Amino acid sequence: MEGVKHIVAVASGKGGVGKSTVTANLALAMAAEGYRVGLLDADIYGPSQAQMLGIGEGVRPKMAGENRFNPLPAYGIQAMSMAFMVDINEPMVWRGPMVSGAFQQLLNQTVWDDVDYLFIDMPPGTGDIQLTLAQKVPVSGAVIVTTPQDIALLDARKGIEMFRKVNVPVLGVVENMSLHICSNCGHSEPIFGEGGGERIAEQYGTQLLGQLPLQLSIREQADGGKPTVVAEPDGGITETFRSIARAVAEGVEGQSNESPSISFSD
Ligand SMILES: Nc1ncnc2c1ncn2[C@@H]1O[C@H](COP(=O)(O)OP(=O)(O)OP(=O)(O)O)[C@@H](O)[C@H]1O
Repeated sequence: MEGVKHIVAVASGKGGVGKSTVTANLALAMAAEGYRVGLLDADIYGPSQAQMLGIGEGVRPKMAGENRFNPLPAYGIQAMSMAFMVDINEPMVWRGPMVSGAFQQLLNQTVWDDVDYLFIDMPPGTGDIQLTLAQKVPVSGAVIVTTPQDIALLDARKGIEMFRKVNVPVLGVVENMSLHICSNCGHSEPIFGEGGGERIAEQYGTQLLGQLPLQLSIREQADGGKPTVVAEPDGGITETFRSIARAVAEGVEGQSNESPSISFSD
Protein backbone atom coordinates (compact mmCIF):
# COMPACT_ATOMS: atom_id res chain seq x y z
CA MET A 1 0.00 0.00 0.00
CA GLU A 2 1.29 3.43 -0.94
CA GLY A 3 3.11 5.25 1.85
CA VAL A 4 2.91 2.22 4.18
CA LYS A 5 5.56 -0.46 4.81
CA HIS A 6 3.73 -2.82 7.16
CA ILE A 7 0.09 -3.21 8.14
CA VAL A 8 -0.74 -4.72 11.53
CA ALA A 9 -4.38 -5.52 12.35
CA VAL A 10 -5.41 -5.37 16.00
CA ALA A 11 -8.46 -7.51 16.66
CA SER A 12 -10.48 -9.16 19.37
CA GLY A 13 -13.26 -11.66 19.05
CA LYS A 14 -15.30 -10.02 21.79
CA GLY A 15 -16.25 -6.36 22.19
CA GLY A 16 -15.20 -4.25 25.13
CA VAL A 17 -11.97 -6.09 25.97
CA GLY A 18 -9.92 -2.91 25.47
CA LYS A 19 -8.86 -3.42 21.84
CA SER A 20 -9.06 0.29 20.96
CA THR A 21 -7.21 1.30 24.12
CA VAL A 22 -4.48 -1.24 23.38
CA THR A 23 -4.28 -0.16 19.71
CA ALA A 24 -3.87 3.53 20.57
CA ASN A 25 -1.20 2.83 23.18
CA LEU A 26 0.58 0.28 21.01
CA ALA A 27 0.72 2.72 18.07
CA LEU A 28 2.10 5.46 20.33
CA ALA A 29 4.59 3.01 21.85
CA MET A 30 5.79 2.02 18.37
CA ALA A 31 6.32 5.74 17.63
CA ALA A 32 8.25 6.06 20.90
CA GLU A 33 10.47 3.22 19.63
CA GLY A 34 11.43 5.49 16.72
CA TYR A 35 9.14 4.25 13.93
CA ARG A 36 6.80 6.34 11.77
CA VAL A 37 3.31 5.18 12.68
CA GLY A 38 -0.21 5.43 11.32
CA LEU A 39 -3.45 4.39 12.99
CA LEU A 40 -6.58 3.55 11.04
CA ASP A 41 -9.78 3.21 13.03
CA ALA A 42 -11.75 0.57 11.12
CA ASP A 43 -14.40 0.40 13.81
CA ILE A 44 -16.87 2.05 11.48
CA TYR A 45 -19.90 1.69 13.76
CA GLY A 46 -18.22 2.78 16.98
CA PRO A 47 -15.05 4.71 16.14
CA SER A 48 -13.26 5.69 19.34
CA GLN A 49 -9.73 6.61 18.25
CA ALA A 50 -10.52 10.30 17.71
CA GLN A 51 -11.51 10.67 21.35
CA MET A 52 -8.61 8.54 22.61
CA LEU A 53 -6.11 10.58 20.61
CA GLY A 54 -7.57 13.87 21.82
CA ILE A 55 -8.83 14.91 18.37
CA GLY A 56 -11.84 17.16 18.97
CA GLU A 57 -15.30 16.47 17.58
CA GLY A 58 -15.81 18.10 14.20
CA VAL A 59 -12.10 18.28 13.29
CA ARG A 60 -11.91 17.20 9.66
CA PRO A 61 -8.91 15.97 7.65
CA LYS A 62 -7.55 18.24 4.91
CA MET A 63 -8.15 17.23 1.32
CA ALA A 64 -5.08 16.10 -0.58
CA GLY A 65 -6.11 16.60 -4.17
CA GLU A 66 -9.38 15.28 -5.47
CA ASN A 67 -11.05 12.69 -3.25
CA ARG A 68 -8.02 12.00 -1.06
CA PHE A 69 -7.39 13.00 2.53
CA ASN A 70 -4.40 13.66 4.72
CA PRO A 71 -4.54 11.80 8.04
CA LEU A 72 -4.73 13.96 11.16
CA PRO A 73 -1.63 14.28 13.32
CA ALA A 74 -1.86 13.23 16.99
CA TYR A 75 1.06 12.89 19.41
CA GLY A 76 3.48 12.27 16.54
CA ILE A 77 1.42 9.62 14.74
CA GLN A 78 -0.94 9.88 11.74
CA ALA A 79 -4.58 8.99 12.33
CA MET A 80 -7.61 8.33 10.16
CA SER A 81 -11.07 7.38 11.36
CA MET A 82 -14.68 7.29 10.25
CA ALA A 83 -15.23 9.70 13.14
CA PHE A 84 -13.45 12.38 11.09
CA MET A 85 -15.96 12.01 8.26
CA VAL A 86 -19.34 11.80 9.98
CA ASP A 87 -21.23 13.20 12.94
CA ILE A 88 -20.42 10.62 15.60
CA ASN A 89 -23.54 11.53 17.58
CA GLU A 90 -25.74 10.16 14.79
CA PRO A 91 -26.18 6.36 14.97
CA MET A 92 -24.91 4.65 11.84
CA VAL A 93 -27.43 2.30 10.31
CA TRP A 94 -25.47 0.72 7.54
CA ARG A 95 -25.49 -2.72 6.08
CA GLY A 96 -22.35 -4.85 5.78
CA PRO A 97 -21.43 -3.94 2.18
CA MET A 98 -21.68 -0.21 2.97
CA VAL A 99 -19.42 -0.66 5.97
CA SER A 100 -16.75 -2.49 4.02
CA GLY A 101 -17.12 0.12 1.25
CA ALA A 102 -16.50 2.91 3.77
CA PHE A 103 -13.50 1.03 5.14
CA GLN A 104 -12.01 0.57 1.70
CA GLN A 105 -12.48 4.25 1.02
CA LEU A 106 -10.60 5.10 4.20
CA LEU A 107 -7.83 2.76 3.08
CA ASN A 108 -7.62 3.86 -0.52
CA GLN A 109 -8.17 7.55 -0.06
CA THR A 110 -5.86 8.31 2.85
CA VAL A 111 -2.47 9.71 1.96
CA TRP A 112 -0.15 8.15 4.54
CA ASP A 113 3.16 9.90 4.81
CA ASP A 114 5.94 7.32 4.73
CA VAL A 115 4.60 5.12 7.53
CA ASP A 116 6.62 2.12 8.83
CA TYR A 117 3.69 0.59 10.73
CA LEU A 118 0.02 1.17 10.08
CA PHE A 119 -2.10 -0.24 12.91
CA ILE A 120 -5.70 -1.05 12.04
CA ASP A 121 -8.18 -1.02 14.91
CA MET A 122 -10.56 -3.70 13.64
CA PRO A 123 -14.23 -3.85 14.59
CA PRO A 124 -15.06 -6.52 17.19
CA GLY A 125 -16.20 -9.93 16.01
CA THR A 126 -15.25 -12.31 13.26
CA GLY A 127 -18.14 -12.02 10.82
CA ASP A 128 -18.18 -11.38 7.10
CA ILE A 129 -17.09 -7.79 7.46
CA GLN A 130 -13.93 -8.68 9.36
CA LEU A 131 -13.11 -11.41 6.91
CA THR A 132 -13.56 -9.05 3.96
CA LEU A 133 -11.40 -6.45 5.62
CA ALA A 134 -8.65 -8.96 6.30
CA GLN A 135 -8.74 -10.02 2.66
CA LYS A 136 -8.72 -6.58 1.10
CA VAL A 137 -5.56 -5.31 2.73
CA PRO A 138 -2.01 -6.65 2.54
CA VAL A 139 -1.72 -7.44 6.24
CA SER A 140 1.74 -8.28 7.64
CA GLY A 141 0.36 -9.65 10.88
CA ALA A 142 -2.38 -9.56 13.49
CA VAL A 143 -2.35 -8.87 17.20
CA ILE A 144 -5.19 -10.43 19.20
CA VAL A 145 -6.43 -8.63 22.31
CA THR A 146 -8.26 -10.64 24.94
CA THR A 147 -9.14 -10.58 28.60
CA PRO A 148 -8.36 -13.71 30.62
CA GLN A 149 -11.93 -14.97 31.18
CA ASP A 150 -13.25 -18.00 29.29
CA ILE A 151 -15.90 -16.19 27.25
CA ALA A 152 -13.38 -13.67 25.87
CA LEU A 153 -10.87 -16.44 25.19
CA LEU A 154 -13.45 -18.38 23.24
CA ASP A 155 -13.99 -15.36 20.99
CA ALA A 156 -10.25 -14.68 20.77
CA ARG A 157 -9.81 -18.24 19.43
CA LYS A 158 -12.29 -17.47 16.66
CA GLY A 159 -10.26 -14.35 15.87
CA ILE A 160 -7.04 -16.34 15.61
CA GLU A 161 -8.72 -18.93 13.42
CA MET A 162 -10.14 -16.25 11.14
CA PHE A 163 -6.69 -14.76 10.51
CA ARG A 164 -5.24 -18.20 9.91
CA LYS A 165 -7.90 -18.91 7.30
CA VAL A 166 -6.90 -15.83 5.35
CA ASN A 167 -3.17 -16.56 5.83
CA VAL A 168 -2.44 -13.54 7.99
CA PRO A 169 0.25 -14.47 10.54
CA VAL A 170 -0.84 -14.01 14.15
CA LEU A 171 2.00 -12.12 15.83
CA GLY A 172 0.74 -12.80 19.32
CA VAL A 173 -1.81 -12.20 22.05
CA VAL A 174 -2.11 -9.22 24.38
CA GLU A 175 -3.88 -10.04 27.63
CA ASN A 176 -5.69 -6.94 28.87
CA MET A 177 -7.24 -6.45 32.30
CA SER A 178 -5.09 -9.30 33.66
CA LEU A 179 -5.04 -8.07 37.24
CA HIS A 180 -7.07 -5.41 38.96
CA ILE A 181 -4.85 -3.03 40.89
CA CYS A 182 -6.70 -0.99 43.51
CA SER A 183 -5.86 2.70 43.08
CA ASN A 184 -6.45 3.15 46.80
CA CYS A 185 -4.38 0.43 48.44
CA GLY A 186 -2.45 -1.14 45.55
CA HIS A 187 -3.89 -4.62 46.27
CA SER A 188 -4.04 -6.75 43.12
CA GLU A 189 -6.67 -9.36 42.19
CA PRO A 190 -7.16 -11.46 39.03
CA ILE A 191 -10.84 -10.47 38.54
CA PHE A 192 -11.16 -12.17 35.13
CA GLY A 193 -9.08 -15.23 36.00
CA GLU A 194 -5.45 -16.07 35.44
CA GLY A 195 -3.24 -17.46 32.70
CA GLY A 196 -5.81 -17.33 29.87
CA GLY A 197 -3.63 -15.36 27.45
CA GLU A 198 -0.70 -17.69 28.05
CA ARG A 199 -2.84 -20.78 27.47
CA ILE A 200 -4.35 -19.56 24.23
CA ALA A 201 -0.96 -18.40 22.90
CA GLU A 202 0.48 -21.84 23.66
CA GLN A 203 -2.43 -23.65 22.11
CA TYR A 204 -2.11 -21.77 18.83
CA GLY A 205 1.68 -21.78 18.69
CA THR A 206 1.93 -18.04 19.06
CA GLN A 207 3.31 -15.85 21.84
CA LEU A 208 1.91 -13.83 24.73
CA LEU A 209 3.12 -10.36 23.80
CA GLY A 210 2.31 -8.79 27.16
CA GLN A 211 -0.16 -8.41 30.02
CA LEU A 212 -1.79 -5.18 31.14
CA PRO A 213 -3.57 -4.55 34.42
CA LEU A 214 -7.14 -3.32 34.82
CA GLN A 215 -6.25 0.06 36.17
CA LEU A 216 -8.27 3.25 36.63
CA SER A 217 -5.55 5.45 35.14
CA ILE A 218 -5.54 3.48 31.84
CA ARG A 219 -9.24 4.22 31.36
CA GLU A 220 -9.06 7.82 32.55
CA GLN A 221 -6.12 8.63 30.32
CA ALA A 222 -7.53 6.93 27.21
CA ASP A 223 -11.01 8.38 27.64
CA GLY A 224 -9.46 11.78 28.40
CA GLY A 225 -7.65 11.86 25.05
CA LYS A 226 -4.13 11.28 26.33
CA PRO A 227 -3.34 7.55 26.40
CA THR A 228 -1.00 6.22 29.09
CA VAL A 229 2.01 5.99 26.76
CA VAL A 230 1.95 9.79 26.33
CA ALA A 231 0.54 10.62 29.78
CA GLU A 232 3.17 8.59 31.65
CA PRO A 233 6.04 8.04 29.22
CA ASP A 234 8.35 6.70 31.93
CA GLY A 235 5.77 4.51 33.72
CA GLY A 236 5.60 0.72 33.96
CA ILE A 237 2.52 0.41 31.71
CA THR A 238 4.31 2.38 28.99
CA GLU A 239 7.29 0.05 29.29
CA THR A 240 4.93 -2.91 28.80
CA PHE A 241 3.47 -1.30 25.66
CA ARG A 242 6.94 -0.52 24.34
CA SER A 243 8.04 -4.09 24.87
CA ILE A 244 4.89 -5.29 23.03
CA ALA A 245 5.75 -2.83 20.21
CA ARG A 246 9.29 -4.22 19.98
CA ALA A 247 7.95 -7.79 19.84
CA VAL A 248 5.50 -6.78 17.07
CA ALA A 249 8.32 -5.16 15.07
CA GLU A 250 10.48 -8.27 15.53
CA GLY A 251 7.59 -10.50 14.49
CA VAL A 252 6.84 -8.47 11.37
CA GLU A 253 10.47 -8.11 10.36
CA GLY A 254 10.98 -11.83 10.95
CA GLN A 255 8.05 -12.56 8.62
CA SER A 256 9.34 -10.32 5.87
CA ASN A 257 12.78 -11.95 6.06
CA GLU A 258 11.31 -15.43 5.90
CA SER A 259 8.92 -15.07 2.99
CA PRO A 260 7.52 -12.47 0.64
CA SER A 261 4.65 -10.54 2.25
CA ILE A 262 1.23 -11.88 1.47
CA SER A 263 -1.28 -9.63 -0.16
CA PHE A 264 -4.89 -10.05 -1.13
CA SER A 265 -7.05 -8.58 -3.79
CA ASP A 266 -10.50 -9.17 -5.27
N1 LIG B 1 -6.47 -2.13 31.09
C1 LIG B 1 -7.52 -1.34 31.31
N2 LIG B 1 -7.77 -0.80 32.53
C2 LIG B 1 -8.85 -0.01 32.74
N3 LIG B 1 -9.75 0.33 31.81
C3 LIG B 1 -9.56 -0.17 30.56
C4 LIG B 1 -8.44 -1.00 30.24
N4 LIG B 1 -8.52 -1.33 28.91
C5 LIG B 1 -9.61 -0.71 28.44
N5 LIG B 1 -10.25 -0.02 29.41
C6 LIG B 1 -11.49 0.76 29.30
O1 LIG B 1 -12.54 -0.15 28.92
C7 LIG B 1 -13.44 0.49 28.02
C8 LIG B 1 -13.52 -0.33 26.73
O2 LIG B 1 -12.25 -0.27 26.10
P1 LIG B 1 -12.10 -0.15 24.52
O3 LIG B 1 -13.06 0.84 23.95
O4 LIG B 1 -10.67 0.01 24.25
O5 LIG B 1 -12.57 -1.61 24.15
P2 LIG B 1 -12.83 -2.27 22.73
O6 LIG B 1 -12.50 -3.69 22.87
O7 LIG B 1 -12.14 -1.51 21.66
O8 LIG B 1 -14.37 -2.04 22.62
P3 LIG B 1 -15.30 -2.18 21.33
O9 LIG B 1 -15.10 -3.56 20.90
O10 LIG B 1 -16.65 -1.89 21.87
O11 LIG B 1 -14.79 -1.16 20.34
C9 LIG B 1 -12.90 1.91 27.81
O12 LIG B 1 -13.58 2.80 28.64
C10 LIG B 1 -11.43 1.81 28.22
O13 LIG B 1 -10.92 3.04 28.71
